[in-house]
Amino acid sequence: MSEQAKENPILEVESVHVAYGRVQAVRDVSFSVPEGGLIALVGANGAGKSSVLAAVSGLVRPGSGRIRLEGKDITRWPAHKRVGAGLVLVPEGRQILGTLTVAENLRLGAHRRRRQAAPESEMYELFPVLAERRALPASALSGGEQQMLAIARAMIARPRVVLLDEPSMGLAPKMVDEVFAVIERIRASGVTVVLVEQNARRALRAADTGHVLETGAIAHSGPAAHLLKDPRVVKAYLGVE
Ligand SMILES: Nc1ncnc2c1ncn2[C@@H]1O[C@H](COP(=O)(O)OP(=O)(O)OP(=O)(O)O)[C@@H](O)[C@H]1O
Repeated sequence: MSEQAKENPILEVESVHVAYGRVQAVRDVSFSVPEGGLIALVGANGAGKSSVLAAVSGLVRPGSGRIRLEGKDITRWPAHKRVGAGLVLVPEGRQILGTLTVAENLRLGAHRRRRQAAPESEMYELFPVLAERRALPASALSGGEQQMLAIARAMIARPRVVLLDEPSMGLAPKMVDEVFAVIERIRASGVTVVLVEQNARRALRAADTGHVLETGAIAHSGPAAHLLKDPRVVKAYLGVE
């Protein structure tokens, strides 16, 4: 990573708090992501990982704190404006439209950022499994294929930053490998990635930097390679292989 990238983070999250009524889901979370970086947010169920992504993507309004994209304060921007600026979420549970075909789902993704959108054919090169199935209803795809479609639907918008919420959830080990291979390719193409995962070991292996969330707050942060060896992190989140 260049020195310049370190000095100019593409995304900054500063002292963000998120509450749902009385439930304080995110407490004073701060981190920054260098352009082209891949950071992992890991932690137990309910630790607040999805809520951080919801705040960053504009699906929930933080109670306090700031979110900046390329130095611009986007804390009060609506979600669609963030998509327009190149900040795209792939939500947990995929949320593809089952009755629409694979191609139609992709077109929906392109529509969200029409001027910058990639041609569909580019997505079929990146995700060959979708090319073969382009005319099928999305509901006919396997779980792993649906996850690929959800990622492709985000990528067709040519995002600058992609937020991935639990992309490997519920997938067979072979599909988990494929999803992580796709994440590596996205990263190699220069797109910045924020990866939320239950599969902490796998996510930290893919990431440069990791943040471990515990009951809404960051408990450990650092280079992913260090976290993978940190006895506190190993004991609580990684276990024996
Ligand atoms: N819409 C909501 N309304 C009320 N409470 C919520 C809502 N969404 C999340 N929470 C609560 O906020 C806390 C953090 O949840 P969040 O989904 O962000 O955690 P997570 O780390 O992503 O967990 P998971 O992996 O289970 O999604 C939890 O206590 C959860 O029950």
